[in-house]
This record gives sequence, C-alpha cells and structure tokens, in this order.
Amino acid sequence: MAAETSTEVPKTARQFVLKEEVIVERKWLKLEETTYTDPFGKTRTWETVKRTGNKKGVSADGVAVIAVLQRTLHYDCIVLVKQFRPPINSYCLEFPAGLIEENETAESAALRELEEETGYKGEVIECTPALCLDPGLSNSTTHIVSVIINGDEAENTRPKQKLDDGGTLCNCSF
Ligand SMILES: Nc1nc(=O)[nH]c2c1ncn2[C@H]1C[C@H](O)[C@@H](COP(=O)(O)OP(=O)(O)O)O1
Repeated sequence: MAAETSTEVPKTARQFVLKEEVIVERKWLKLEETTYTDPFGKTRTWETVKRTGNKKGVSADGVAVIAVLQRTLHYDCIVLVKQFRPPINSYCLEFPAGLIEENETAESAALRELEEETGYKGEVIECTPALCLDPGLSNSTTHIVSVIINGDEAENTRPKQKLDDGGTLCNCSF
C-alpha cells in the first residue's frame, strides 16, 4: 500500500532576526549578513543592504513626490524627472525624490526636493506612512507624498531647478 502523503500544514514558528553582522560599510551604504529563523525554527542568513548613518528625528529614509501640476486651460500633468542612475547605467523617469534631512518632516522634505529638482513650489495633500519598497533587498523606507502645484501662480510659471554638484536632472510633465 502506498504511503499516505500528509496534507496537513506544518505548525510554523514565529520568525525573528538573531544577529546582524556588517560585511562591508562605505559612505552611503552597508552590506550586512542577517541571521534569522525560518518558519520551522531553523537558523538561516540573508544578505541585507542598509543606508549608513542614524539620522535623528526622521520618520523614514526618503520621500518620493507625486506632484500634480494644475494650470487653467491645460490638462493636469504629473511631474517626473529624468535622471542618470549609476546602478543601472541608464536614465530613469522618476518621481522627484530624495533623502530626508535630520529633524525634517516628510512633508518639508517633499516640498524641498520638489523645488530643488523641478523648481516648482507645491502644497502637500497627503503623505503615506513610511513604506519599505524593496524589503527583500533593504530596510530602506520612503514616504510617498502627494502634492498639488498651482501652475497659474507667478512662482510656478518659469520654474528653475536648484541642483547641487553632480545634479543632472531634466523635468518632464505627463
Ligand atoms: N547609494 C548611494 N550611493 C552614492 O554614492 N551616493 C548616494 C547614494 N544615495 C544617496 N547618495 C548621495 C547622492 C546625493 O549627493 C546625496 C543626497 O541624496 P538624495 O537626497 O537622494 O539626492 P538629492 O536629489 O541630491 O537630494 O546622497
């Protein structure tokens, strides 16, 4: 008689991290080996990327800004930036984004980054909780901030980027 295969779901254990060991650390990022327990209580390891530095008074690492440009007699547009991204050796069309500075709110960071990268001054409508967008790779977190830009305002009719060294961004509205 053939052996019966069990269809019972095994009782799984609560999982947790046991140890975090830095493998290599540079100015912006570090690679860690994370030791954790699997659902059966067995010890396993994971390769984890983290941002370096412990910024005080920040609710997430960064912000991404969904900015809607509103102008009379125009369709509403989403403002994107085109940026060269070294990790993929290519250009990306992205939401304006950046890291939150020490003791800065997500909302202030969003308006600052939007103005630096596009020249537009906006108003925050909504802000998500801190989201981990790639948790299989990194613990890095981001707030997605919705912003309205009044394109009829004088300050928004000829927006000028305010980029620091190394910045090579282009604006695109869709
Ligand atoms: N992973 C990174 N590697 C780098 O070599 N440099 C990095 C990384 N992440 C951030 N940075 C640098 C690049 C900028 O000079 C600063 C600020 O970043 P961010 O806020 O994302 O960009 P801005 O749009 O310039 O504000 O950190």
